[in-house]
Amino acid sequence: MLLSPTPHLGRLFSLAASHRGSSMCPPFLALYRRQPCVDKRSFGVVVQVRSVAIPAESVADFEEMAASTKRKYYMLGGKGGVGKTSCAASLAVKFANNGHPTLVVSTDPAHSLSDSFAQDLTGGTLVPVIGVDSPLFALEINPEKSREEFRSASKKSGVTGVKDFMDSMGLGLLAEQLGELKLGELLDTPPPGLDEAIAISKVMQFLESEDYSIFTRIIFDTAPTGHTLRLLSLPDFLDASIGKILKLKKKIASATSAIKSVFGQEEQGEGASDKLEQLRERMVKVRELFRDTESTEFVIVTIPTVMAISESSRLSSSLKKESVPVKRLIVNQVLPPSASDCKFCAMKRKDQIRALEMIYNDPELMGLKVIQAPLVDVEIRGVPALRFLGDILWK
Ligand SMILES: Nc1ncnc2c1ncn2[C@@H]1O[C@H](COP(=O)(O)OP(=O)(O)OP(=O)(O)O)[C@@H](O)[C@H]1O
Repeated sequence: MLLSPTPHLGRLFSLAASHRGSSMCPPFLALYRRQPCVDKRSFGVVVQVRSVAIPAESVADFEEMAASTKRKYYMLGGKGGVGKTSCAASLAVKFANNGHPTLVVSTDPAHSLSDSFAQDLTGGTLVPVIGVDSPLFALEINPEKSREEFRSASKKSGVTGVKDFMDSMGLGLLAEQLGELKLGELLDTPPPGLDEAIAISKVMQFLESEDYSIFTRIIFDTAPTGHTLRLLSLPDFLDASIGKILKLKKKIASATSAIKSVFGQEEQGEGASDKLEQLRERMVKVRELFRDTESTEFVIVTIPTVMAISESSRLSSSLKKESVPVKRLIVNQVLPPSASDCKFCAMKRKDQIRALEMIYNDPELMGLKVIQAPLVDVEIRGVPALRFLGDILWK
């Protein structure tokens, strides 16, 4: 069942109607009709770019993105405030309206899924989104709350408290594995990267748990660049760290067994090491998932400013180094075409053209499929507005 247009969307439509025919900074709806989805081929219609465009490798259109029933993961990331959540939510709505049970997950500590859908999706559990054709659920991973709970749980009852808490977050197996190692003291202080570890444990759940098996599309609304890069490199880091711990454990084990043999005590089994090996294998699985071109795609979202595009270039380069598949670059909030700009808009447009030119001259970005989304005159909120944005972005 689809929601009827909200009063908010009604305002968008009436604004569009009232501005039609005006030559000054026309509102977005009219412009969408005149200049719908803008990709590299039609890019020159909006802004004149001097450089020669290098053709992007063939990138799946939405029909292909929706074609397979095999599960697919999409991660949307970029600089803070560029529109990651709006783009991620619009993709989730589009998949759900095309028959895919979809899950949209926010790993950004400053969640805005609830704001974007204009529904309360808080609580850190799966919450259904109302107003779409197929099941669409949202999950806001709440690292701040988790960290607090982590601290108080560990203070209250040591390892057991931590274990209970981790169980409740679906991190039971991890807790068990760590518990075996008697790392309770370490767990008292939330380690750096806990937010990312929580997000990764969720990815493991998606891979392994029956509860999530219905979802054929999983969209990640990721945190700003630095956080996301840590998230993507964490499985590698953990893999390496676990390797080191295992080596250290073996050394300690041989030292302890020497002491124990002196005092005539029995030698302990290798249970903990086995579990660590298991954890390592699971990390490898997550790492492989992030790099699997068949099932995963990272979409960079940016805006036409020099700062945002420079950051996107660095992000693209880091993703390539991590071998994470990236094919598309969404340039959001591009000034729509106008017959006659006001002074402010003319300046802004010039600035945006300069920034947009950078994309086609940037070795890290020039091979990506560029999708432009216009700057609209009101906030994009609620399912109908997201559906509207989705129809522009995902074609
Ligand atoms: N094309 C657009 N035109 C107008 N407003 C937009 C557009 N895209 C996004 N916005 C607005 O910009 C604001 C920020 O968008 P959004 O929350 O999607 O960005 P974000 O990158 O996820 O931000 P954060 O990094 O803070 O999570 C929101 O108010 C959203 O409605």
